[in-house]
Amino acid sequence: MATFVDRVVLHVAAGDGGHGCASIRREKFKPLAGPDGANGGKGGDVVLVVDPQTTTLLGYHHRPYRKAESGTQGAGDMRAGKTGSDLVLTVPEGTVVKSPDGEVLADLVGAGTRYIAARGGNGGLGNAALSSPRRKAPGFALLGEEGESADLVLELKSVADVALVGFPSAGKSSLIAAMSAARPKIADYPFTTLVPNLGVVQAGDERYTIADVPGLIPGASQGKGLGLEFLRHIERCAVLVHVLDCATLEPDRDPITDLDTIEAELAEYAADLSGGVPLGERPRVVVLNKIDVPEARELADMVRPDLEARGLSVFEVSTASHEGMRPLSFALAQIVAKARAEAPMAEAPRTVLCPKAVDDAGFTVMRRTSGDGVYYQVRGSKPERWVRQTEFSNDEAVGYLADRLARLGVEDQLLRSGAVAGDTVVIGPDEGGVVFDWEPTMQTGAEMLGPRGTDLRVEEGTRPTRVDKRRGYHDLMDARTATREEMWTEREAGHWSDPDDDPV
Ligand SMILES: Nc1nc2c(ncn2[C@@H]2O[C@H](COP(=O)(O)OP(=O)(O)OP(=O)(O)O)[C@@H](O)[C@H]2O)c(=O)[nH]1
Ligand SMILES: [Mg+2]
Repeated sequence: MATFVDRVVLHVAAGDGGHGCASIRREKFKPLAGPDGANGGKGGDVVLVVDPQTTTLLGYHHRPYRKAESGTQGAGDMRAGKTGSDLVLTVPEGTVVKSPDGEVLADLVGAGTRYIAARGGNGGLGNAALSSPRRKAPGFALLGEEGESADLVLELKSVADVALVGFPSAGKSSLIAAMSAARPKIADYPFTTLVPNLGVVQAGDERYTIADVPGLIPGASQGKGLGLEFLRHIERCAVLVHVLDCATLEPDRDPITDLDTIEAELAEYAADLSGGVPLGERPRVVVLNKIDVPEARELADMVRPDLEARGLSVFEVSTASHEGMRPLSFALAQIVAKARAEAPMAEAPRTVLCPKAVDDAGFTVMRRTSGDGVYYQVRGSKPERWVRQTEFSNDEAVGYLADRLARLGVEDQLLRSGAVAGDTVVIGPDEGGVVFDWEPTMQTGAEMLGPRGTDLRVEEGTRPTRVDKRRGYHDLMDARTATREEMWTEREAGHWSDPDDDPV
């Protein structure tokens, strides 16, 4: 039996950015020739792409965790990290992407439509990129950012050409089995079919897909039975086929009443739909099934004129004896071909981008209270990103972060909110944020010390020459002599006490 998975939960993670590199170029006679640490590579994105060759989500059912390649670290000698390649996941036409809360993120129709499900992290800057005239040789680099990750629910609204609808046990699955190579479960109890079955029918030169949905009962559009959950599969079909059971033994059912009941349910359901050809206007075909049973054949012959009077094409078939199957499959092929010809030209592939909150500039500082007392929480995409880029074991990198935060105004805002040195500051969400004991850099006068990351050794001319060294030596000697002379004068003046003297 062909397995057909129409709903999967997919966990995607984009690649992480590679870390930047802190390195100093070495040349002969010039061992400290400036920063040459390159940037890390960007992590790969996870992209969903509609591929006509893909027909099921089964692959994601079996392997629901997917991760794109990470960027590699930058290296010295300006060798940039390698960019991680994107992970392209093919999905069938008609895949709807939802968040776990049921919010529709994208509805993927049309071959080549792309959806960026998770963005790769940016690579960290190397110390070469961080250097500037004010900061000639930073002794640190930025860390690569983590790639985004997301839990997605993928649902397939089959884009079958033909959809079969009917009461439970009308013989829908039997019809698919008789027309195609699909082997769905068939049994004489209602609701045998729990998920839609899909079959491919070859009729002459024409090839089309056919899907059934679990049986519909009165109230299906309100969620009775299994109907509602699966009605989405018929939203996109070109042709609706009513499978009517002519051999049912239930007293209050006959083909015409069944047809009206199902139509009423479809009309109810269709009221909630938007877009596409309205369900009510799509071509319909009526199949009177089980005519191998003599009473059923009689009944079928009886109702046929009524149905035809409504303008419906009627086919009498038996999925058991295969009587009437060929005319049905060719007639459906014809209707499908006509619908395809009328369908609007396939649109050029569209790129659906991952919707993103655009609030890059701002940040907020909140005074919060928890069990242990008061703390200050800083939220904002920039400060949070900067924190993620910081290697906390490197003091210079931490200092650079402090400078960046001060420049953005976070420091001022903290002061204004009443924070004092030693208070707890959390940058980021309550869970996963980075906790600091706040030391205002403004008060320690860090800005007076000159631009951070200036490695004096690299400054041209600051390395002592031989003359400098000699002068230094003389200075030192002079100083020692001076001290010694001073000591002697003091001792003679009696200020300098002898250790042997008893202090009383
Ligand atoms: N005699 C006869 N029985 C049939 C025919 N087609 C289907 N059946 C029987 O009808 C019963 C129901 O068939 P299914 O194909 O499972 O019906 P269904 O519409 O898919 O039912 P659900 O999946 O429960 O909605 C089975 O016992 C079949 O053997 C037919 O042409 N003649
Ligand atoms: Mg069935």
